[in-house]
Amino acid sequence: MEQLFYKYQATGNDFILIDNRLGGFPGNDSSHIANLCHRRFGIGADGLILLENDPGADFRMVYFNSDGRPGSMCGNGGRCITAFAKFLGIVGDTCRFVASDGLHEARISGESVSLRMADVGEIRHKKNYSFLNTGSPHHVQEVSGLEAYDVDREGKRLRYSLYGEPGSNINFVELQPDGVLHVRTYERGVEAETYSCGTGVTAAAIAMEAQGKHPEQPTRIRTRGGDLEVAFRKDAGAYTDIWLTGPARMVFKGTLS
Ligand SMILES: N[C@@H](CCC[C@H](N)C(=O)O)C(=O)O
Repeated sequence: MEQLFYKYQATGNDFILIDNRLGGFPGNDSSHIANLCHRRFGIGADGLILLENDPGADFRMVYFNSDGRPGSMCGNGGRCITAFAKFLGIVGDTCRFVASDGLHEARISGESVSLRMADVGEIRHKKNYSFLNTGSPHHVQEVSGLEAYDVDREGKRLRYSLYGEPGSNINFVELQPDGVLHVRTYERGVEAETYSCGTGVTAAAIAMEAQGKHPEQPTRIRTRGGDLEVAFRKDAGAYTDIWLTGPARMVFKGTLS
């Protein structure tokens, strides 16, 4: 049977989406997934996402990084699958779905999708970086001259030297004079810089607020692939009601051979 696929992007973080409600997609075949995500031999994407049934929500999101292995939460992918679920007619302008880090709510307004992220409790602040989990693990480090910074080289070095095999995503941030937070991310599982990372910009906004460096709400973010916003509440040191907002759209569709 022919398998349809859809290509989506959210601020340049791009994904292959597959409606797997009837099952049949080989999610345990990591080399097949890696081949589909390959930018020369496949469709090309930062990750692959399966939309599946879930008894307690509108649907379930199953996320794989471009290396073919199961990933943790993907914020931009969560916004893409929300738009995909609407395209498939499963939901209207609001939905609830289950991902690897639990239940998420999302809202659609035109091409803009807002996704409620998991609450954040513990943040580890070190001398020149912070580490926190926004559904995926994130290292957040301020640098100057971010535009010209070698994100691939430094990201790869820190990912392995500080975090070993489980690894972490590595975000470099620089506050701009106009109050916008510029963020560039080296993504674990892609093992390269991506154009944008949703859980990463969420981590960056929270880590900067926690250090009193950027209390502006909502936080306006610039990534290589476009602009995002992160809004949250702070209750007794914990971050709740965290919303990530930005564009997400279908780019093309096709059939797997
Ligand atoms: N691009 C994603 C992050 C995906 C998860 C990550 N690569 C991992 O498994 O660590 C996002 O938008 O959050």
